[in-house]
Amino acid sequence: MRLSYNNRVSSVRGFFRSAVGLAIKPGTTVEELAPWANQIDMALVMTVEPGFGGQKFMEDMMPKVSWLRSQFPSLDIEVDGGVGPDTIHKCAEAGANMIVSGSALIASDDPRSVIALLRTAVAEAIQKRSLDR
Ligand SMILES: O=C(CO)[C@H](O)[C@H](O)COP(=O)(O)O
Repeated sequence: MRLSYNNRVSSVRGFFRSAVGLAIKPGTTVEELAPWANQIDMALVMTVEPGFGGQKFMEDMMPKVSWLRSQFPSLDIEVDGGVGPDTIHKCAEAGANMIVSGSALIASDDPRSVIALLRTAVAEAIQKRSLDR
C-alpha cells in the first residue's frame, strides 16, 4: 500500500491489524520517511530499483540506513536488493537488522550456509552496536 500524507499510520495499522512498514525507493530521500519513523514498525530501504531480483546492490543507499539507525535505535530497518555474502557486512554495519535476499540464495549450492552467514553478520553487528553504546 502506498502511504500518502493523507493517510495516517495508525489508520493503516488499525485497518490491517498488523505492524506497519514504510519503504523508500533509491530516489526517495530518508528525510521524506523521517516524519513517519516514530509511528512505524519497520523502514525498508531499497538498495535496488523495485521490480525484480538480480540487480546490483547500491552501496550509496547505506547512508540512509546509518542515519535511520542513529536517529531511531530501536526501529526495524530492512534492506532489499542485491544483498548477499558480498554486501551483507555493509548493510549490517550501517544498521540494518532485517534483510531480503533472493539471487544470492538461489545461486548458491548451499543456501542454508548463506542464510547462516547473513544472519551471523547481522547479529554480530547488532552485538557490536550494543557494546559500543
Ligand atoms: O524484488 C526485489 C526488488 O523489487 C528484490 O530485490 C528481490 O526480491 C531480492 O532479490 P535480489 O536479492 O536478487 O536483489
